[in-house]
Amino acid sequence: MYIFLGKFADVVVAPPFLYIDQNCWTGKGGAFTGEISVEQLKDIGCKWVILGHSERRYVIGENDEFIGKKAAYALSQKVGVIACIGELLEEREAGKTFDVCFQQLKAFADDVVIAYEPLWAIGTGKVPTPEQAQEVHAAVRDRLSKNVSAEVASKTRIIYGGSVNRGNSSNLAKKEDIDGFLVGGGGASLKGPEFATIINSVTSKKVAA
Ligand SMILES: O=C(CO)COP(=O)(O)O
Repeated sequence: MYIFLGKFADVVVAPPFLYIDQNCWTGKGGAFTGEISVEQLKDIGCKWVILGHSERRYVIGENDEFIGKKAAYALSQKVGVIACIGELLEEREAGKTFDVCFQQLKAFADDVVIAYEPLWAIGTGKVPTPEQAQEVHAAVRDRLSKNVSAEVASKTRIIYGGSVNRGNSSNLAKKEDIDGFLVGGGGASLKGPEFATIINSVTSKKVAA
């Protein structure tokens, strides 16, 4: 199960495939055995889809073009898109974090929620410092401002994902450009009190703002 928390404490539950998929096909339904169309997601009341997750990119082999088609179609059908971007450890170490994230960002339109998920932090217990995460979030927002508009940049929710837990969510949430979290099903999203603490770290930020 994955759960995303938005700036205004929208809570989106994205359970595994059998219960509601977090993925969708690139266009209107058709003969694509094993895939789930946006129409089918809507049919069961699904309002969001997670696209571009690193597991889809690196395990299944989806590329930016394919992910971009999915995102465009989902948005055209009024299904919200949580668009994942993030670098590999070796890309970070080579100083390519921004390049990778900006490249992945190109696949998405301007009305998505962006989830920055460095691959080295997903399910590993390793978390960027709040400053490291903020640096990428701020760069992504700046990129949106330059390439789309200042208005879009300020209204886009940029959430962080990768080993978020009750111990680190509050310091991450305090950073200006971290608007919420994508919390994995390996741990924190399945533990009620821990999950509530993570939600509260986002809502307290809003109250304090
Ligand atoms: O994106 C995520 C899972 O796919 C984040 O997972 P974790 O919170 O378990 O690191």
